[in-house]
Amino acid sequence: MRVVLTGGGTGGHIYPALAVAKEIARQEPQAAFLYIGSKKGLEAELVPRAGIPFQSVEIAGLKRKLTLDNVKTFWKFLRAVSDSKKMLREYRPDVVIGTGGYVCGPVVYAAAKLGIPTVIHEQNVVPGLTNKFLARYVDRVAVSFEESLSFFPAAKTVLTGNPRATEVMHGEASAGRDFLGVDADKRIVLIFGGSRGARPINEATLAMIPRMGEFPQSHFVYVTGNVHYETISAAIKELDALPGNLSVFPFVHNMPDLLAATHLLVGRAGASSLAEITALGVPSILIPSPYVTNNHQEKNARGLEKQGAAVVLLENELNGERLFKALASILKDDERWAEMRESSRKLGMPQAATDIYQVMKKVAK
Ligand SMILES: CC(=O)N[C@H]1[C@@H](OP(=O)(O)OP(=O)(O)OC[C@H]2O[C@@H](n3ccc(=O)[nH]c3=O)[C@H](O)[C@@H]2O)O[C@H](CO)[C@@H](O)[C@@H]1O
Repeated sequence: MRVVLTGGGTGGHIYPALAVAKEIARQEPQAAFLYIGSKKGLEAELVPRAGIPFQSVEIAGLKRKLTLDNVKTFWKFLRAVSDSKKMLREYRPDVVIGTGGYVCGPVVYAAAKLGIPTVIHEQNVVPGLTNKFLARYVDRVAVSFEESLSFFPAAKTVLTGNPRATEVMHGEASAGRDFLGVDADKRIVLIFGGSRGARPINEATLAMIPRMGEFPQSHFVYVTGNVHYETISAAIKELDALPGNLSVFPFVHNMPDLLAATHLLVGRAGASSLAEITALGVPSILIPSPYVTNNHQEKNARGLEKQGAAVVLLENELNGERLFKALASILKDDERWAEMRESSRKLGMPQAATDIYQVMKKVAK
């Protein structure tokens, strides 16, 4: 199968596409891939790193209000459609899969217009603008939550889950620990604010660092996000005493291994992250980003909270003290942790990538 993948902007849209590619490669070692993304998105770095050929189209996001910028965006869209058509004619894929983010728009639209079979994947409960627009042109829509089915035409929509869930099941806890240099008797607490880091989570974590020593059985892995790393490292250096149970990184590229070794996650409530932790049954403290469309991260987070898999802290109530208390309520209560683990695992859909591969195979030429 020759496959074009597209999706981008943030990790939450890129990693699912890469997870689909990995699953296809496992099932069909001769499969070939091309990823079409934007030069400005995180995909320009992550895709070549994953060893997949990358080409780019230029695209800008639509503003929700009618502005002059939107007229420019429209022209850019048409140009991106025409550029995408050229790339697609040259590559001749059997199927195109889009996993959300603006860049999917022109690529998947162009494919549909050329008569190439198309599939889109939606990670969130409430679909993004791009996937809503594309739904009428594509052959199949794969969704991650039952609640999303109603947003798309019933005849072409299937519930699969998020392919990152499958990907993390291939992670190896021992590799994650070796990478960190942390012994098996330590409980890993992973802190990260989505694929780009989040300032409020960083501030609360920073305020909490002096108290990490109160959890001697735990090792904290704090991923700041690339753009925040310098400021945070400088602030950490200013602290009077550094706890011995802390590692700090700007970004990690081996999340499946790290997550497999993780005891508790502190993070945003991006849909891909949640699919990963529920597949593995990792309990979490979630601080949903309030800056996303329709406040969808809070909806994602409340879903886990309702089932007892997560504790939700809203950003406006977050500080070092509250974060510490939430951590203590789980790290110092093994029974509660075990219950959360079970509840989390019940929500997981670890077969997602395999299901999406089947959907793609069915529609492929
Ligand atoms: C601000 C914004 O628009 N966020 C959206 C974006 O989030 P964002 O890109 O932050 O998304 P997610 O939390 O869903 O996914 C992050 C992905 O990056 C990976 N990762 C993260 C940090 C790191 O150092 N290394 C690494 O590999 C995670 O394992 C995960 O696979 O897409 C999600 C869809 O999936 C949406 O639900 C989010 O609302």
